[in-house]
Amino acid sequence: MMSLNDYLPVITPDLVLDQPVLGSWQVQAVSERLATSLGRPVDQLRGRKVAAVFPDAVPSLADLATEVVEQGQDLSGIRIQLVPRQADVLADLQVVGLTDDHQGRQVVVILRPLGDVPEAESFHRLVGVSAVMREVFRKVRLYAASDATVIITGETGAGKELVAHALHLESHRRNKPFAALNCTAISEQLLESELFGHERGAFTGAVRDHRGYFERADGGSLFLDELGDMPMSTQSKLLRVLEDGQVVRVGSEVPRKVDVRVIGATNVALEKAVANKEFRADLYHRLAVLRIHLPPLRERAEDIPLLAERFLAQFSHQYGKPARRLTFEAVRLLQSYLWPGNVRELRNVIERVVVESETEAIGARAFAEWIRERRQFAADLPVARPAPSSASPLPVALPWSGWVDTPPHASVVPGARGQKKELSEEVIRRAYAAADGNLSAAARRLGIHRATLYRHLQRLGLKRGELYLD
Ligand SMILES: Nc1ncnc2c1ncn2[C@@H]1O[C@H](COP(=O)(O)OP(=O)(O)OP(=O)(O)O)[C@@H](O)[C@H]1O
Repeated sequence: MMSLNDYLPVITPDLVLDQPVLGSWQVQAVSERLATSLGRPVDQLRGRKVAAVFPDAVPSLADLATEVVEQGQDLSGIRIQLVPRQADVLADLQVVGLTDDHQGRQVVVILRPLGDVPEAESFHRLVGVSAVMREVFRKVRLYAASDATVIITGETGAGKELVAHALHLESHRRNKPFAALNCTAISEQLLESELFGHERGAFTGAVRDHRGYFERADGGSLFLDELGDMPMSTQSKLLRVLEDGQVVRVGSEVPRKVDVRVIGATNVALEKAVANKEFRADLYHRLAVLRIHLPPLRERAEDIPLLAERFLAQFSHQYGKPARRLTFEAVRLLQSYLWPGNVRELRNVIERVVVESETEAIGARAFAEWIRERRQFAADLPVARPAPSSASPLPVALPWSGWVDTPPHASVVPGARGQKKELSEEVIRRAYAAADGNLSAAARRLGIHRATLYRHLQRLGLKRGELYLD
């Protein structure tokens, strides 16, 4: 049997603030957690004016609540000091709607510690807090100790080159060169001369001796991108270099010793290429000693807020603009999009909105346009699920899910009050998979209570054991 607690919201907001018509903001509800940290019983705080409870808050909580209501836009990640001499915290404020008498306004506040930056936030230049990215970081550390070749798989723009670079920086080769060569879109002859070098006169146009990437990366690491596109004959030569540790420049017969760790990347399944006889099986076995798979961005929505923050800061700085921030809804929209171009696409869209932005807060609308354009551009691209500002709130992982889960009111976005979510089977399956089969965690990801998730399962005729995606 379920206990009463099972029916309570997944997490209570720290504060619910009320503003009666023409009145000042008051504390309608406060979490135990906040009351304890203030050293005051909940009863002493409830019903009191915000300005009296937090007289020294900087910026003023009442001002922030007014701003949220007047702008009609949520605020997220506002750095605030609630009590003098206490550490700053980050506040997310959301408009809930009208007070019970339908006259005043209500806002919820969720607080999270500033130091709540998960350990694995940044690894060299890689940002990621999701379990899958932590696993990538773990493998990079593990594999960095060896000299064996590594294959990094993942869709375009997922960050394969950054991972390769991180591998290099973690290894004993870090003070030696890191060279990167894309094996696509250059002719076989050029590719071979880039890889192995050539001697003067080796072919028309070879007017001087040329050191290839293997020689240039000597002592360091060589990253070969789009390995699957390498012509078969070049593959044979690459295999020989890997086996002998020697390169022979095109047009020469003199072998030169090289000490290079090769890191390959592919966005096509090499196994398939081997089966189709487009990739040499012996090279495949030689290369794929160690493998790191980078999942697409849509499978790690928890990383999106951090990545977005990183790119916002970077481009605001680059374009000499004051710091920009995303509204809560914008972040949710970004988390709902399927990102066919992965992190690269996210980076590009953030650059564009920073350039176009005239206000400090960037809202969901700025991104909606991008997503619409992409759909027009390629009809078969994955499309965004409906934006949170539209009728149905987004059933996707919420930002900052590492610490604060969705508040019970998160589904109550302006204009959507009282509307019920009808989660699709796919969304539920995704959440279940992302939560590693833990139903409570899946419910939290979806921003609903576990009991509600059970209801959805019943509605869809799904059993727990059938939830994993094929
Ligand atoms: N986890 C991450 N943290 C920060 N930036 C990232 C991350 N992943 C990717 N990027 C950025 O996204 C862009 C694309 O990354 P990268 O070039 O490494 O992808 P890729 O998988 O090698 O792409 P391709 O297959 O098209 O060569 C780069 O600007 C990179 O800095």
